[in-house]
Amino acid sequence: MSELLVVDDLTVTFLERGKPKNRPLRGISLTIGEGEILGVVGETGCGKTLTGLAVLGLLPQGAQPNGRIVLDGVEQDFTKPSADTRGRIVSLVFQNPGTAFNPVFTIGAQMRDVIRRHRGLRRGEAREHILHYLAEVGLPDPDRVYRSFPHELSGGMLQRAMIAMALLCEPRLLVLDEPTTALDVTIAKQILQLIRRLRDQFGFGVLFITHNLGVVNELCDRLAVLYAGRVVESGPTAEVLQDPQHPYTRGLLNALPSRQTPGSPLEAIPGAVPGNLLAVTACAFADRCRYAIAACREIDPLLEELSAGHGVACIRAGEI
Ligand SMILES: Nc1ncnc2c1ncn2[C@@H]1O[C@H](COP(=O)(O)OP(=O)(O)OP(=O)(O)O)[C@@H](O)[C@H]1O
Repeated sequence: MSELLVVDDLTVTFLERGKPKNRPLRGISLTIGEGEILGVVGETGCGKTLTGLAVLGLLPQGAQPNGRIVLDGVEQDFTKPSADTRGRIVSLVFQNPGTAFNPVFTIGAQMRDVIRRHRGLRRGEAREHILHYLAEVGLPDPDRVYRSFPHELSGGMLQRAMIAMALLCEPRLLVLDEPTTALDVTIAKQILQLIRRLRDQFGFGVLFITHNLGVVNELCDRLAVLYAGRVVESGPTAEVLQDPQHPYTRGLLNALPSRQTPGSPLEAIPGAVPGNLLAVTACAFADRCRYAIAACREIDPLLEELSAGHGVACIRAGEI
């Protein structure tokens, strides 16, 4: 499988008056192959969204990236993020479809804007193209959706329209940031099935951002577990979930309600993520880790392959 996306040792530092204030990404490395769905999972603030934004060249002001991002063989220039790359190679779907669309324009007008900007199609051609994709995402009456304002559609329909908008320029990679979090369970399941069907049909790769391991299990070919701005474990989904090697991955899995004994208190990972990651020089998980030894407070472990395609950033991996 050839690599569609390579993120290599990506750091993001926020500056204040020219001085580093925080470093929420501390050397993220991951890859996505053609047609592959990679789940990026971790608790709030671990850097999932920033990773997605960096891939899209959409980091917020004050963010200073370092490292390499290679999209479809092309090294991205952090100093000149290309709007053409977004949309043509990579496209984004947000968490909350209700706020992602502009409430004062019809769905059709907003989608036309995207397609005309990137493809230069005329109005009639653009309309045909849009109706085609609205049908592809399973919307029963594409013509009505095209003429609707966002408030006239349900959350599930809006998320389908959002996915159709992301597909308009036929991207090679989709970045989906918690696309089912705002939806009820049944609709969320339908959206996951839709993503898988479209991936099978069009062959794009997917960077799927979520905090939900159940969703990862259902959808993703591989997963990358983030903790404090670094990938601490990555590999094939079934392998990592059945035989997690990083203590943090084990903690996340043990905290799942489905793994708890009914009536007993929920198991949680003790402690909290370090607030400012600039000062981290050892394992960022050591203070919360039941397996930590003295060396864990001195060494900042990098992701190393434990078996083919299964990487772990823990000096005790393989022995615990
Ligand atoms: N504009 C910003 N300015 C300063 N720091 C920021 C900014 N955006 C993000 N951060 C920092 O980066 C960290 C990671 O943010 P990110 O949004 O990637 O987390 P996340 O894993 O996606 O969390 P969530 O699941 O809550 O969306 C945050 O905890 C915050 O400290």
